[in-house]
Amino acid sequence: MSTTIKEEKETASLLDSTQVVIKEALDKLGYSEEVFELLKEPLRMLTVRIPIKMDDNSTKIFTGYRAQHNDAVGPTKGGIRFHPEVDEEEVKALSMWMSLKCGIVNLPYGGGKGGIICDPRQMSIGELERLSRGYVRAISQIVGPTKDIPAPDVYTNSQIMAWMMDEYSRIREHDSPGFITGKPLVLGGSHGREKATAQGVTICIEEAAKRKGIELKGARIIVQGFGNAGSFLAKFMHDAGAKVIGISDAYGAIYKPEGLDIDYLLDKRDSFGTVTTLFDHTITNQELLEQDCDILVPAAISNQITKENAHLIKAQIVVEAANGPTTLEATKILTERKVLLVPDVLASSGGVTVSYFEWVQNNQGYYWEDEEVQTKLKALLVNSFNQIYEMSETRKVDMRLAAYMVGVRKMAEASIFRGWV
Ligand SMILES: NC(=O)C1=CN([C@@H]2O[C@H](COP(=O)(O)OP(=O)(O)OC[C@H]3O[C@@H](n4cnc5c(N)ncnc54)[C@H](O)[C@@H]3O)[C@@H](O)[C@H]2O)C=CC1
Ligand SMILES: O=C(O)CCC(=O)C(=O)O
Repeated sequence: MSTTIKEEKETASLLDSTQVVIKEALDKLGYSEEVFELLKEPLRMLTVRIPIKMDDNSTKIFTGYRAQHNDAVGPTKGGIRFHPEVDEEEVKALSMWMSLKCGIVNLPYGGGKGGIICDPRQMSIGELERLSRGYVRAISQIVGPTKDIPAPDVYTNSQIMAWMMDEYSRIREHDSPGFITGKPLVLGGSHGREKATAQGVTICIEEAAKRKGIELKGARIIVQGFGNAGSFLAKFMHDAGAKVIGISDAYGAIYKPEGLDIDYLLDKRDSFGTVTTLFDHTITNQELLEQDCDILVPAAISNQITKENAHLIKAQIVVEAANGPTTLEATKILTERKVLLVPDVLASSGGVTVSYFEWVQNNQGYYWEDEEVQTKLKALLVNSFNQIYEMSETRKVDMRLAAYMVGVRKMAEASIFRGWV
């Protein structure tokens, strides 16, 4: 695919730009146009309307989605986000990225993703529970331990997974821990799932730092987002001797070149990953991204590094903990500037990897120690990083395209063997 198409796509939706890179990856690997036609959109997309009784006795109708990209390899898998800006296109793109992540780490899954348009920060616990249960009732026909297995994502957590698992188990009239992952430990959750995404990002940072000859001890790190992915990551980096000099949340950012007190911030943040509201002197999220640092980790939302600010990024390494934080045009600019960009479909695959471990443990009814989870996660991610880095070097393509080439192969082969194309 020509550079011109990429350039035209700067303002494109997440779905359009995902299709551009999938097409490019399939072309490079020699797959036919039919394979692209099959993989360019999810196989299934369900839109549901969920009536919920609110605390003031009114009824509010929420819109939710579940996308299932491709189930040639196995059941689909992916998180559910509760966010006011969720939309159909985003959920579709997110399900496609899940397929790529599962391909990259070689998990026996295709990709799925769900979302509900809502703002959980404005809802009571009771309203959130009713919404979580209502969503499961609405999508129950197309999900299940051997069909499509949800998990947490933005503004959802282990409590929400617990309500969803309970609702699904009631519908099916038997306990179904394998229906959903990211559950509390006492309900069949796995050791290590809560910190898994950040653990995966940490492994990618370690590998990228080696390639760039950067010593992690003393390296200056900026993390955008202080939720599940961002806050654990800041802690891991801090404990590894790196200097976390900036963090942010939805309301702003704090930056301190001498290094932030991460333990204090962790203690003060709320359950939605908000902490900057406690500070008088904040900067914007956009300003934070442009500060001088060695390693930058966007760990919040999509479309944060664009052609407008990619020239201003000072970091030598950008590791995408969030899904879709860098546009295609910005990817090109960073790559030309020799910034090592570790793409989302690799960097954030630690979460789904430990979710897979959780599902395996639920299926066998035998539970592993944390150490076993850590060892297995590290082995898989180091191997995936190496494969993608090597693909990028040998095929002379950027790390995102290399990751798509590695991630799409198994799904394409499985679809062909099944006779779908
Ligand atoms: N939780 C998981 O297991 C995984 C999460 N991810 C991705 O990581 C990213 C963060 O997810 P989580 O940490 O789980 O979510 P979370 O809900 O725990 O935290 C989200 C963080 O982003 C901040 N945020 C929200 N809107 C923002 C905005 N407009 N500008 C700046 N910051 C904003 C919030 O204040 C919060 O600090 C998302 O892109 C998600 O898809 C990827 C793989 C797995
Ligand atoms: O843990 C999972 O199954 C999915 C995590 C997820 O939604 C993601 O990687 O974006």
